[in-house]
Amino acid sequence: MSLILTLNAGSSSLKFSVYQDDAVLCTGQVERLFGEAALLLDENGLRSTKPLGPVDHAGALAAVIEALEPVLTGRKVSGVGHRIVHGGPDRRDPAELTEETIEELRAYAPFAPLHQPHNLACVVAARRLFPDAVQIGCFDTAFHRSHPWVNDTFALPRALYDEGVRRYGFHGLSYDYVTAHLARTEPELAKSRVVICHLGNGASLCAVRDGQSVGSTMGFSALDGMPMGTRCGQVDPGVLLYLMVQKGMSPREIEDLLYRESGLKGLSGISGDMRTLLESDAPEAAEAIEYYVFRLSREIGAMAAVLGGIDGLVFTGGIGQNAAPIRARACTRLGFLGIRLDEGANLSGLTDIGAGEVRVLRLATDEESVIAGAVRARLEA
Ligand SMILES: Nc1ncnc2c1ncn2[C@@H]1O[C@H](COP(=O)(O)OP(=O)(O)O)[C@@H](O)[C@H]1O
Ligand SMILES: CC(=O)OP(=O)(O)O
Ligand SMILES: [Mg+2]
Repeated sequence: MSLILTLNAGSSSLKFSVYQDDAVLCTGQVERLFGEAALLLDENGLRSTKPLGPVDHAGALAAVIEALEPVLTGRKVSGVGHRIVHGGPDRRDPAELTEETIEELRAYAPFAPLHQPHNLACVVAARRLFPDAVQIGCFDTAFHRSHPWVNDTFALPRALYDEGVRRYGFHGLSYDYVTAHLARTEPELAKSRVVICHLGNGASLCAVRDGQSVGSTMGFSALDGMPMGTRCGQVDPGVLLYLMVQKGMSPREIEDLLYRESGLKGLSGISGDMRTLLESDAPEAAEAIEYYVFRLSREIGAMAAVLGGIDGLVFTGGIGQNAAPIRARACTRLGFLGIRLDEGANLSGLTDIGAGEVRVLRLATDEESVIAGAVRARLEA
């Protein structure tokens, strides 16, 4: 009996699944990395939670491998699929992760420091643990390679574009899943103008027409666009000059500030975790949430403009799927676009939560199924 394992290292989580053919044998994640991390495991419908303390990605990977031991022992793992956040300017398809490819992908680590090193650490560990399995990388950036040039470039001298300073866009595996899901379940909507909001610890929005990405809020790095758990989102580049020149901050200090100390964490001074902020009575938590929903409605408007209108709005990712008040507050400003929520449906956690002209959907993303599909295709080729 041969199996496929998927590993998806996000900025606050390590998600995994084990498949036998098309069936999920077990799935789960280590969530709240660096904080009160816990291993959540779902095996044959039986759910368990194991507190781990403040582990990092390496600690999470060790815990996942240990938890999977009883599932994998005595069975052959034929393929391991990995989420790789940055694939560079040309990758449109999944790729086999050879020694050479891994080295090439390391060059993108500076543009996704919260992800790429951890994605590649998973690859190195999996190659060691499952030396006979094929290792396949699936790239967050691949879905966006259909961007038109205007969404791909910045207004900088052209030579920088030519050397790769572009808006790559991320969360592509999630957008891939959502668009394929819509094509199956809502074929008319799938052909029209849809804005997908992937709101996890990282967050981005994607403008999709007929299943293709035509715009996204994330950019050259996984910093641009929406404010995130600990990342700033869009800022005036003049702020970076100020930090460097006036305040004498080093590149490393600025990287730390923008990636690890900003966003919801920086604004609230409490946490980058949306659940914690929604539970907090502190005015700073409320202000951080106010900024988040303000920027969310602004970015939905921007993506609707990219599409020349909007027929569907999809919320997904840990926050998009689970935080009803965030969805509700972002939508209150968007009545002018025909977006209105059915408050009861939104609160009850239904899928179809719109009450206006624009369809509004709440979906659980499934990046793992996209990764497993790519591994299966490679094994059957
Ligand atoms: N029930 C919930 N209500 C509000 N926010 C939630 C809920 N469940 C998860 N979240 C938030 O989702 C975010 C994590 O999203 P996720 O997509 O799992 O992260 P990652 O970007 O690491 O993949 C965290 O901010 C977390 O607080
Ligand atoms: C690209 C990105 O920010 O991913 P995640 O939301 O999983 O951290
Ligand atoms: Mg994620």
